Amino acid sequence: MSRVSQPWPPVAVEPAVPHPKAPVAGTELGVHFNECFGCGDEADAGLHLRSTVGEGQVVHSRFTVTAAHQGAPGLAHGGLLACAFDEALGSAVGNLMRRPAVTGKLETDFRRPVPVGSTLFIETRLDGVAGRKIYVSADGHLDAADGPIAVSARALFIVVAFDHFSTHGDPEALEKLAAQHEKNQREREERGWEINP
Ligand SMILES: CCCCCCCCCCCCCCCC(=O)SCCNC(=O)CCNC(=O)[C@H](O)C(C)(C)COP(=O)(O)OP(=O)(O)OC[C@H]1O[C@@H](n2cnc3c(N)ncnc32)[C@H](O)[C@@H]1OP(=O)(O)O
Repeated sequence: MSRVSQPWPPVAVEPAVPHPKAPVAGTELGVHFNECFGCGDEADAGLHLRSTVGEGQVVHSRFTVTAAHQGAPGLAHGGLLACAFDEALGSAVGNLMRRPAVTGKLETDFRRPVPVGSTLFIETRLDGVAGRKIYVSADGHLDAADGPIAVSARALFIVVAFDHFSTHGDPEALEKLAAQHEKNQREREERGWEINP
């Protein structure tokens, strides 16, 4: 029996066209928020996921499972693996489309156990756009980019206005985030990158 029972994307979509100023293939994507559980340097027990833009509409992410991520002894917790995919998929949407978006729906298929100490190589694709809805999917390969698929995921991200974050989020943390983005921007300028969003 197939694990994916519904067609994907589930609605008619237009091709997802990356923003003209989207980072080019080979670009290492920075941390989008230091306290982010998915990628932040200040989230000690976090996933510390790192991503690089690939060829086409693809982002390659990787994270190493530590003892802090266990469910059963020696094995990654499924919810944490779902978190890694939320981060990887969201990073692909945010960086390639350069539109603020939040996860509306996230589905995961767990195909193989993921042991502590292993690294998951996640390849995310943009699958299409329907109005504010952006469909993305990903496969997580165990211990190598071409390793066996341990987890697959599909998600719907919904484009929101920036005030989604100021209305519902933490204003102090948003200020820190703005400061970090300014710092990133300065560093990119110093490296001669084009930084206009
Ligand atoms: C800018 C530059 C960036 C630079 C680079 C940044 C990098 C950045 C990296 C970030 C990496 C972090 C990645 C983690 C991302 C999170 O984890 S985000 C946190 C988790 N998600 C949330 O908290 C979202 C909570 N939910 C909500 O706020 C609201 O429900 C939503 C999602 C905004 C939607 O509400 P709404 O705006 O009122 O819209 P609504 O009409 O309900 O839905 C819009 C459409 O989506 C459909 N829809 C909504 N939800 C669903 C669903 N669950 N299933 C199916 N359809 C749905 C609706 O049916 C509707 O369809 P249409 O009628 O248009 O056909």
